[in-house]
Amino acid sequence: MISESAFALRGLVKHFDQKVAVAGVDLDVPPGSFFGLLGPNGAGKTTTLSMAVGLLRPDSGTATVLGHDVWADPVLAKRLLGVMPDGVRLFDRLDGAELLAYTGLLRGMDPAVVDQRARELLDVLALADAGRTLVVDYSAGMKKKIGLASALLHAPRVLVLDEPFEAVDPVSGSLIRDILQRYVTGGGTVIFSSHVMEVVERLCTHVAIMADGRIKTVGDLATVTGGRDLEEVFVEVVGGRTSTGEELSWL
Ligand SMILES: Nc1ncnc2c1ncn2[C@@H]1O[C@H](COP(=O)(O)OP(=O)(O)OP(=O)(O)O)[C@@H](O)[C@H]1O
Repeated sequence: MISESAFALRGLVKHFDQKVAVAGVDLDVPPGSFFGLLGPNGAGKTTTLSMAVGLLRPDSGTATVLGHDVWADPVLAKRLLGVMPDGVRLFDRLDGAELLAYTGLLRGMDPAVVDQRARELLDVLALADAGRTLVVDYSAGMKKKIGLASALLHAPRVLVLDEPFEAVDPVSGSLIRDILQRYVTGGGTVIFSSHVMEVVERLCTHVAIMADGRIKTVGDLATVTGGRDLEEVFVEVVGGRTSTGEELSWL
């Protein structure tokens, strides 16, 4: 039997007024894959991921998580999903431990389990030292990490992370990489957007490159790169630079 996709996106379209943000995305994310979604600024990555996880209603198209439609069967689909959206909107008048406790209880988890997992996550992500500091007062990188902790708390089968490595220091970045790698080794699936080619090249089994609201190329990493640098492939696929270096002479 062919196992079903961790994520299956079919014909996703989203307009904002006249602007076509996502122009028809079909994507299959294999279970157990570490999937990188790349694309230049404004390509439609965040919009696609938001529709995929049920945060933004598509104009048309469907999204399923392990066979469950995100819009028709949201409770089950969301139980399988851990999501760290871009610019995470957290309940930020709580400290880290309170936020995780609140998140766990909202998800209907056993308080003892929440307590134990929250302590472990705060320790592993080096947030325990923040103590009673409110999340609103966290640095950008700390907010990323508490967002990741919230996404992991209920041990989801599929993790969706919007730019998880943005704003985190190298030590935290390497920590997050280790956690995600362990999660995938244990059978989880990760899909994340990123601009950091080196991280994608190091971690991902599969990549997709988006531009202008469409998937331009997709496949396992070796097939997409064909032995070249991912950055080279990326520049070629999205059309590359257009400036000549002669501009801004006044500067
Ligand atoms: N809420 C919104 N209202 C209006 N336009 C939007 C909205 N959200 C996104 N867009 C537009 O949709 C397009 C795709 O945006 P999106 O955030 O999905 O891109 P992205 O690939 O995630 O970019 P980045 O790498 O810069 O984060 C952009 O042109 C953006 O201006």
